[in-house]
Amino acid sequence: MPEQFASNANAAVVRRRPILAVTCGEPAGIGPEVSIRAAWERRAEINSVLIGDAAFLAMIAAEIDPKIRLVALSQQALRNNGLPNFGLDQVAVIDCQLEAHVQPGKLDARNGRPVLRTLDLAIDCALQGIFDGIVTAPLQKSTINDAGVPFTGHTEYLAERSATPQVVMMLATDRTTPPLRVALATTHLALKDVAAAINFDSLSRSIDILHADLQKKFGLKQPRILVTGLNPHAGEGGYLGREEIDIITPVLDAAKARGIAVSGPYPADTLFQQKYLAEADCVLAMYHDQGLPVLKYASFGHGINITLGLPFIRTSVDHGTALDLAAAGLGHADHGSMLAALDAAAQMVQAGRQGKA
Ligand SMILES: NC(=O)C1=CN([C@@H]2O[C@H](COP(=O)(O)OP(=O)(O)OC[C@H]3O[C@@H](n4cnc5c(N)ncnc54)[C@H](O)[C@@H]3O)[C@@H](O)[C@H]2O)C=CC1
Ligand SMILES: NCC(=O)COP(=O)(O)O
Repeated sequence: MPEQFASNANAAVVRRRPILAVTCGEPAGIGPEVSIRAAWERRAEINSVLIGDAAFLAMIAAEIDPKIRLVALSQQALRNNGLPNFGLDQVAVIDCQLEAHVQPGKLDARNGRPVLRTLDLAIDCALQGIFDGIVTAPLQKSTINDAGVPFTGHTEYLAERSATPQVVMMLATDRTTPPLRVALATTHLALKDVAAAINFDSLSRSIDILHADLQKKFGLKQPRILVTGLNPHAGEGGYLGREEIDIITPVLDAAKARGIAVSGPYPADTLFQQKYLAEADCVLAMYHDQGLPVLKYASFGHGINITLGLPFIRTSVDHGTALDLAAAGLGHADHGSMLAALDAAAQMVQAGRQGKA
């Protein structure tokens, strides 16, 4: 094929690729490495824009593979003109400089605020439509707090920064048959505060958000949602807690009346069996450590985390900063979850485009 036709064909491919911001997370953890590896591996399908300290990322990229081409893009240029037509063989980087030198595996609170700035930039640009979605590498929640910013997680921060009153955290894997999806009625909350956070309105909104996003983002016409109880044995008829009787059952009855295919409350310890999951699209668990161990046991390193209810697409990995692996040097972390997070965000972008077409 003559050169000019080949490059025109490439330009068309580049324009169609989803543009995803990839925030590289805690610099002392495995976030930068898994972000670079995954963005590079998917460079033919996705316009990834890495957001992090450009010099630091360039150093890691060179160590991973000297063939990796990271191309700097200024924040101003991005905000003014969007993403230029980068070729098929490079990955864009936007520089958000760190404040302290990075020692892999060692946290430094001086880098807490710079990490948050990567998120701020990604959120602002996603809200402006410059990015089709955001994919986040793990950050160290405690470091942000040590930097003097109260912070419980990306999920809550994204909601607050985008003025979204309520969102739902959902982790998912397609490594099981059928795919396993576990959503949470509460997010990062101390266990002692969970029961008080579950009320008629908040649980009803969680179900509505889950139902709507399973339709919109996953193409499920009538998603089937199984809901756990809060207490052991779903409250044992009220003898082990009354939340199932006083709150969860009335919420489910009202949701059914709105046409949502929801059932429960089921005892969480026995719900995760194939005979129940085979008939469901998602489980809604009441709190973080009730639902996520099952998902992570089934797929750790390949699952994804999705924030439902936001005005933009956001996916993330199913793991944390793995400081132990970062301290051991490059090449120890599995970047499968980051690949899955990129792929899932790209699929949601395409689903959204088809929905609008
Ligand atoms: N989306 C996010 O930003 C998330 C952040 N975190 C944060 O990460 C920090 C550390 O959390 P931990 O509970 O220690 O969980 P962790 O996931 O960082 O580590 C748990 C274990 O899994 C291993 N591991 C983690 N990711 C791996 C990978 N990609 N490949 C191979 N092995 C891997 C680690 O070496 C460690 O043994 C905390 O500050 C937590 O808040 C945790 C989960 C999600
Ligand atoms: N265990 C999942 C988790 O902690 C996700 O946190 P984040 O994406 O809200 O930062």
